[in-house]
Amino acid sequence: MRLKGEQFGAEGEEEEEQKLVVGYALTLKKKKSFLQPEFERLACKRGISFVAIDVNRPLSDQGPFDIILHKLSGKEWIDIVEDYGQTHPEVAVIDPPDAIQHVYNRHSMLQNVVDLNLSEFDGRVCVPRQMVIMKDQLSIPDEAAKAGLKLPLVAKPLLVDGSAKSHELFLLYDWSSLSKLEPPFVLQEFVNHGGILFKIYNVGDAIKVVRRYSLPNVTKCQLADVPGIFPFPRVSSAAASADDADLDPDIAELPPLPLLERLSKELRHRLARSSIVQYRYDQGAWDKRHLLCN
Ligand SMILES: Nc1ncnc2c1ncn2[C@@H]1O[C@H](COP(=O)(O)OP(=O)(O)OP(=O)(O)O)[C@@H](O)[C@H]1O
Ligand SMILES: O=P(O)(O)O[C@H]1[C@H](O)[C@H](O)[C@H](OP(=O)(O)O)[C@@H](OP(=O)(O)O)[C@@H]1O
Repeated sequence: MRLKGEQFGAEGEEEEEQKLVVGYALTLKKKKSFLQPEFERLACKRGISFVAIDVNRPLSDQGPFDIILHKLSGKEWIDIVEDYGQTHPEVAVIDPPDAIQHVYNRHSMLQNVVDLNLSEFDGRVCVPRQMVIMKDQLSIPDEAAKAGLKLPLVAKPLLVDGSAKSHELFLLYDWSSLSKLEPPFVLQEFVNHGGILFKIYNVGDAIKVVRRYSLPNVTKCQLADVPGIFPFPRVSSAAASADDADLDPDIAELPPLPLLERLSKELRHRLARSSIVQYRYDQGAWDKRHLLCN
């Protein structure tokens, strides 16, 4: 598709003819973190323009678009995007609503990894043991013990809707702290992993791996001495980059690329969308190459 009219971008830079128009529907916070001016300039040089979608007007009256890029929730918006996708099959919707339902829930989002069989690879890819707490049950410690969960535990909001609240995670050192949490949430075994996490971004065949600082290991005596519950939101965000850190090679060794390529391909196939998966080496595991996705 070609857009008529002026080419725009940095002064005097060669601009490719407009090739793609991306209509975006993002929260203000997401627009600020995603559509950085430098990124928009680079896209423009590549012939890609970003146009804000007015969610208060019919989507079909706007555009024309080649791509719809959105990260809004709510049934009304999802219905609008689904209808638009059906009436405009030539427009790519990122991501298709039915492909992102899995990742709105911290239990279902890992199910695709649990079902994977990558045993032919050197090492294994697993997920931490976890259980979903839907209401304030006094029997949680017994239920958790049956599920093989031991303290310390990580408590995470069950639903992931992009809100700050959905990133409010807690580290639990004792069972009595459970009463301070508001169901529904996921209780996940805390896995020592040397305080370094690998974040793998995958779009199509492209894979990018970054290292991030993470929670430090919890020792047995800490577990005995430290009571209570500790919040730790966004501990491994972009600001916690460990890419240039001088790290113990054992901890910083990147997961084998063939494994990441196969995992990303499998997840892309199952989720029908791009993926961000976080791994870390499980230092308590039988084998250093035991990767955990969380
Ligand atoms: N089971 C676990 N064992 C040890 N550390 C964990 C576990 N689960 C999460 N963490 C730590 O908590 C951090 C955040 O976990 P998670 O990615 O589940 O939450 P999040 O809010 O979605 O994070 P983000 O938005 O950065 O992806 C991880 O980067 C890791 O440092
Ligand atoms: O480590 P990054 O910056 O990639 O972490 C992302 C995170 O993976 C999610 O994409 C967050 O989006 P939401 O789930 O919608 O909150 C990003 O949050 P944002 O507020 O920065 O858009 C994290 O940056």
